Amino acid sequence: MYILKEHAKLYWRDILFSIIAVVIMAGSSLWQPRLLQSVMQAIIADDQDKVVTYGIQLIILAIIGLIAGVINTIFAAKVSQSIAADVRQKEYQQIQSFSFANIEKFSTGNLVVRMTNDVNQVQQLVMMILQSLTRIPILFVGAFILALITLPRLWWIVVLMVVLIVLSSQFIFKQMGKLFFKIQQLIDHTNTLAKENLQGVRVVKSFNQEENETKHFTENSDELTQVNTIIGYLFSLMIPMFMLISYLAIGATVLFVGRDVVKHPNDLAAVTSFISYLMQIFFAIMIGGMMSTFASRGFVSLARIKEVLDTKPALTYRADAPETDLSGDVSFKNVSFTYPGDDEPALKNVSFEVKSGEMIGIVGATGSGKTTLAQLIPRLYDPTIGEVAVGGTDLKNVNEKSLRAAVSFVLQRAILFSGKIADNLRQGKKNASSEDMKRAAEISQAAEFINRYEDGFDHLVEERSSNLSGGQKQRLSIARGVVGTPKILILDDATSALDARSEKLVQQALDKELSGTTVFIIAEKISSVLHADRILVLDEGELVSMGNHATLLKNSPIYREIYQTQKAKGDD
Ligand SMILES: Nc1ncnc2c1ncn2[C@@H]1O[C@H](COP(=O)(O)OP(=O)(O)OP(=O)(O)O)[C@@H](O)[C@H]1O
Repeated sequence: MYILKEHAKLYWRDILFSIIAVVIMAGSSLWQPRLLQSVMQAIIADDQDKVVTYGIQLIILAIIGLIAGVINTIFAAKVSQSIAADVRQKEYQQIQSFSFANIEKFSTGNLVVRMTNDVNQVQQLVMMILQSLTRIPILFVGAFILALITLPRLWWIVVLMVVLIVLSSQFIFKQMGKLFFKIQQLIDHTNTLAKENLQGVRVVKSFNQEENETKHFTENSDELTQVNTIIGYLFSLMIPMFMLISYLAIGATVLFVGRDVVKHPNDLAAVTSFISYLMQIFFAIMIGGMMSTFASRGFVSLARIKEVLDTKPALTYRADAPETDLSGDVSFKNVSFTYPGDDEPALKNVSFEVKSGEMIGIVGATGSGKTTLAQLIPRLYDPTIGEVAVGGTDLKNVNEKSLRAAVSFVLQRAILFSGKIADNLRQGKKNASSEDMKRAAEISQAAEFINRYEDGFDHLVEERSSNLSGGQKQRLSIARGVVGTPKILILDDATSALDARSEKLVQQALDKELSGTTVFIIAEKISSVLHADRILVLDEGELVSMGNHATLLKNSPIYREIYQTQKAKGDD
């Protein structure tokens, strides 16, 4: 709730207008039956002048109520949209500050739902609070008091009706509240399923998994339908039940007024007004109950958003760390790392030092910890034990901007953004000139296909880079990595989709053009790192050997084994 309070402060004027309008609207609804009673009395007394006067007052009151209603809706919509936009932005900003560990904890699909569906729920909640939740208590209390004033001797009908409706609605709304919570969970799951399926559509199709995926999705969707249907049943049960209670109350009123009409002739004019108040009480309880059920859905969303906003980034940078020009030296001192939630460490007591400008290969079997080691250099995670330093500074004391400027990480999976090729490259260097981009494209061997486009670097990368081949994506991804001439470049299996010739050309160009840059090349194939100054050999998270190709062939049985196996398979 504090999120709402915090944002509501900014819009207090609009909120005030909306509340004043709501009070006027409720007041007008409450006064109408009183006027109606006066009209009835005038009709019974055959006083035409009064009938006209009260009739006109009735119309004016209705118009005032209508105008107040419109004003309330305008301000409530303005406040709810503004608060939703603020919350969305704040959430987005917070997610940007998240580390990998934070994002993995929530999952991307879940974060998307929290930023879209949950924010919409909060928007509706604010709208509801400013419209119904303020009006309903005024209507209920007002109609209750006025009903008692109108026909005091029938107080017991009012009380009995309220008790019956409150008891039955409490039961139904409690059931609904639980179901709404379940719906939220199911929507989350449905979104994650749809997202995974659409993102992996090629895998789904190539492995003929459409049927399985559809079955899985349908099961979830069916459950969602089932829960929605139960809510529908509850609604369909609730409305007639409430109607029955209110009609019984009306019936009892007519019966008791009719029976004593001779004793209390004035009650004849009051009966319409009394019934109107009964109906207002009835609607206030019913709409109030329904709204609070919907509101509970909004509060669930609010809690989910709060969870995101309250999550401390797993990794923070020191605000007082000065911005410096970091060199390409890298050192690992007794580094061990365990992924959050894992029992086994992915890296065990790894130590090594690399000097600026060295080219370092990292090899090892699948799952041996190569990517994990590389991820510690740009500080995507902090080591669990030990210290990683770049340019001689422990990463825990480094300035974030300086680190980002020094290290460039080209990921195993090339991810590009929709927009121009140039926009993608400028993510590597904000103000990259066309010369910078040309040079980067030459190094990454992307120039050969970019030059074929009439619009060159202005050529559009479509959504999910669907108009580029795997190799083209990797080349652009490498170009983005080298465009800013980083001090440290990490290529995580980044040339796997390139043919042997292109891979060799990329490495030669890196050697020549980025001779001052420390380059880490993670590779499955030893042939990709043969020419590296040194090669780190990882085995089950341990750094088992380090040296150049010739030394390792001589001294490292694991390296020799990998090399010979690959040679036998003809990987070279
Ligand atoms: N995000 C993660 N959460 C939990 N465990 C992880 C995560 N990423 C990797 N691991 C585990 O850490 C270990 C090392 O993984 P890593 O990706 O570093 O290996 P790798 O040598 O790069 O493998 P590959 O050559 O297949 O890319 C593996 O056991 C893997 O299952």
